[in-house]
Amino acid sequence: MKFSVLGPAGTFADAAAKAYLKTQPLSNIIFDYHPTFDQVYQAVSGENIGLLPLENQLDGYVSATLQRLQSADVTEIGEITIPVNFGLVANVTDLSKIKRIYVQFKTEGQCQTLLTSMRNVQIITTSSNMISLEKFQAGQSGDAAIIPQSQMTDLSFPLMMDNVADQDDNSTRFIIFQSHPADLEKISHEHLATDHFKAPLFITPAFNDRPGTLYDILGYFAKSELNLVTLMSLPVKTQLGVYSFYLEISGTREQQAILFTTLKKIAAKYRVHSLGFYAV
Ligand SMILES: O=C(O)C(=O)C[C@]1(C(=O)O)C=C[C@@H](O)C=C1
Repeated sequence: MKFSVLGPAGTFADAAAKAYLKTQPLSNIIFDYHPTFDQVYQAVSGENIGLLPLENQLDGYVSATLQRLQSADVTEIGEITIPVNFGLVANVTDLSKIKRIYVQFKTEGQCQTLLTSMRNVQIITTSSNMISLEKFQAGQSGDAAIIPQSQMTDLSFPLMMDNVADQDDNSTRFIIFQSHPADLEKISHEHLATDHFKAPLFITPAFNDRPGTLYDILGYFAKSELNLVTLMSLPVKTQLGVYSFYLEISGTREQQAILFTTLKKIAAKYRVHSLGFYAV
């Protein structure tokens, strides 16, 4: 089975995929690395699996992933959260001599204290932390990069700073998915042998400028005593000011049936785009 992740090897996505495999009995895994998350998404087909970042403790939701999930025919099969920290490498001896720094797009929001303390530095955004390292290694004098802290031990450069994230306590949650749609009717007949599940989904009201629309949607979960753990709104893009809601519902083994009864009731009134349900 192919496991598509952000590469090259050594990214947090790679570490997350390996951490996920420790929790799951999947065998014959072949890692399939891609330079962007978009290419990771495109690479997953059939029974193969892929991994995308969903949320970071310091920088919040990964908008590109949510936008992708909004219209994607995918089924999430699990999630994994790993600790995340960064190191700085530079080929000059002093921070003030850095002219250009390579930083992955989501990393930038997690290392604001360092980045805003640097004056007259050009920030070059990359798609992967290991690509930041590669670009730095192929670069010129005055270059620097922010890279996964785990890579620091094997490297030697004139300037190296450990733990440069805005706080040491930091983590990123990733989702693991397959490329077939999560059909609500079909998955409602499945039963997960787990004490706790999570169900991610999008709900899109036909008109959301009516008073009480969100209150109405949330009421279904409140009445069923299903725990809402995430609520985000995303533009539907066809019209300014129209949004769909991304929700994650969690529940216990006994609540699996009530989840589907509730979602079917909601689907009679609103557009429900299920992304599956999985054990947590
Ligand atoms: O570039 C990497 O190492 C990644 O795995 C990507 C990614 C992300 O996009 O969220 C993963 C974890 C960190 O939050 C920073 C970057």
